[in-house]
Amino acid sequence: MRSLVEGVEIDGRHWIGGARVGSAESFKSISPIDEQPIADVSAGGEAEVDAAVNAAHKAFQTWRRTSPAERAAYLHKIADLVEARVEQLAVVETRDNGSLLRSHRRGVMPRVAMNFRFFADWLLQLDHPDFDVRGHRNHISYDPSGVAGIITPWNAPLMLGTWRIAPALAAGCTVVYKPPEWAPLTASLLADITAEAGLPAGVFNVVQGLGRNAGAALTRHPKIRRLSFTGSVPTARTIAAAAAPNLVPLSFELGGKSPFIVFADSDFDLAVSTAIGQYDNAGQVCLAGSRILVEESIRAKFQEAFLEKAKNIKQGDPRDEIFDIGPQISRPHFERVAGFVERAKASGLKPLIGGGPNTDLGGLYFRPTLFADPAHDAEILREEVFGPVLCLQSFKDEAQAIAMANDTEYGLAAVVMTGDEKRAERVTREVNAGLVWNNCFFVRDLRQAFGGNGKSGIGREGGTWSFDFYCDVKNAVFAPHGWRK
Ligand SMILES: NC(=O)C1=CN([C@@H]2O[C@H](COP(=O)(O)OP(=O)(O)OC[C@H]3O[C@@H](n4cnc5c(N)ncnc54)[C@H](O)[C@@H]3O)[C@@H](O)[C@H]2O)C=CC1
Ligand SMILES: O=C(O)/C=C/C=C(\O)C(=O)O
Repeated sequence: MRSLVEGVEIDGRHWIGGARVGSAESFKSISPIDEQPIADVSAGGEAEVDAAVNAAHKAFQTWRRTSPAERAAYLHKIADLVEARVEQLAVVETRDNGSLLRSHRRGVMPRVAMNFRFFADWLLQLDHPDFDVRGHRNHISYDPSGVAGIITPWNAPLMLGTWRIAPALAAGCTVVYKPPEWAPLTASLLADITAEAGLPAGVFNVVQGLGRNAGAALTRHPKIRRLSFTGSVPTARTIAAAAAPNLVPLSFELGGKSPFIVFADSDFDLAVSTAIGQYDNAGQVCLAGSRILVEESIRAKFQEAFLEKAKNIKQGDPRDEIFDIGPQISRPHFERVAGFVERAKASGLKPLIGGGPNTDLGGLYFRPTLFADPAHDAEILREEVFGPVLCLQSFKDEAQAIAMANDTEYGLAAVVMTGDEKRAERVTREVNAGLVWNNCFFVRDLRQAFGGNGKSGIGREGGTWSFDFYCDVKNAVFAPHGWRK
């Protein structure tokens, strides 16, 4: 089952116990660029997941005893190989998920390498100094917990996958990874890379397939000790229920409907251009500030400037570096986005810009869309669209801005644009979000705590938070030599 994608050979079979393994069933990966099938991929289920978890479980017995320095060396080797193959990974990812090639080349694939490097280095300085407890030595260790099941989505497939895989491996867990079925190909290349890096068989496994088959089997497997999921809220609920009988700790990074708050005292041009950035990746970004809240006194001016800039967003083939945004990931997702927009229009809302497919381009290209002043309970204002669709509202003062920002069941991110540092601090304190960016967006570092509140997730990742999740933290007390009660 080999396919050539943009000149790169892809083996679409699973990667289990250090070998390629096929399945009776397969599926096609369809490129969002032209809706053409580009590769055949094995569709695993219960049996393949069981084989992968057993391989991972066996490998765990050795991997858990591998020294942190050795584990770190493997991760650095993987990072080296990712860096050497940035171009290959970038072209395959763009063909497979339709995100911009220029972003994959310059930002996303280097970040994939960074995911491995960062957690390798963090592992080596992970330390809780011993302390004295009434003459006894207290020692805290980060013990690897076992096999981690990792399931991630398609909007940044390799970056989001490795953001979970790298810390799990660093922590001494072995991994069974279920990539997204709408963009499964770079996971296969990652398996090749781990093999080339000499990672022992069974430490990293990939089971390709549909969420309801391979994904579901992974979440209920009794030998899984950690489940890490990035994706939508409905799937998270299903996974939590499947994991419950085994009492498996969960880490969830889910959706958002984040506020983008613009105060009249902000740097106006910066506010407008940062707001336009919320259409990046054709709106398929969990962190997107999709509710733009603007102070009444500058609303008209902001709206005019925003629309002017939005008109100039260049949409087209993501392989061409001149374009700013590409297509939606798949036909079902495109229809889902269109459904939100059609229902909003049917309710009486008129889009200020966009409002439908890009008919010049056809296919899966959906125009950047802005709705103004939806009703408080409007679906378009409350539900995550995960497409290039933003809502614009205004507020009269800081208290109302905060109330509107927090009027959501999500709590992933918030953007605050203001020229007043004290206000930035006040609003940051009050806003219900795991990540707050003041006068900026997506300023990212892997030492940060990353995750959401409410329906946006469970837990935090980054730095030691990742190790807290993947490890069984052990506290040990050592009595002094010859101690008698
Ligand atoms: N907070 C964060 O860091 C991020 C969150 N997301 C969220 O992801 C969502 C978009 O991704 P989608 O792929 O549409 O989400 P999804 O929930 O449909 O799928 C995500 C993954 O779950 C798998 N899956 C589906 N059903 C399953 C089941 N019953 N059991 C186990 N696995 C199953 C899929 O195969 C896929 O690999 C959005 O809600 C977005 O906000 C996306 C990126 C980052
Ligand atoms: O930086 C991260 O770890 C995650 C970022 C998530 C996105 O960029 C996304 O969902 O698009």
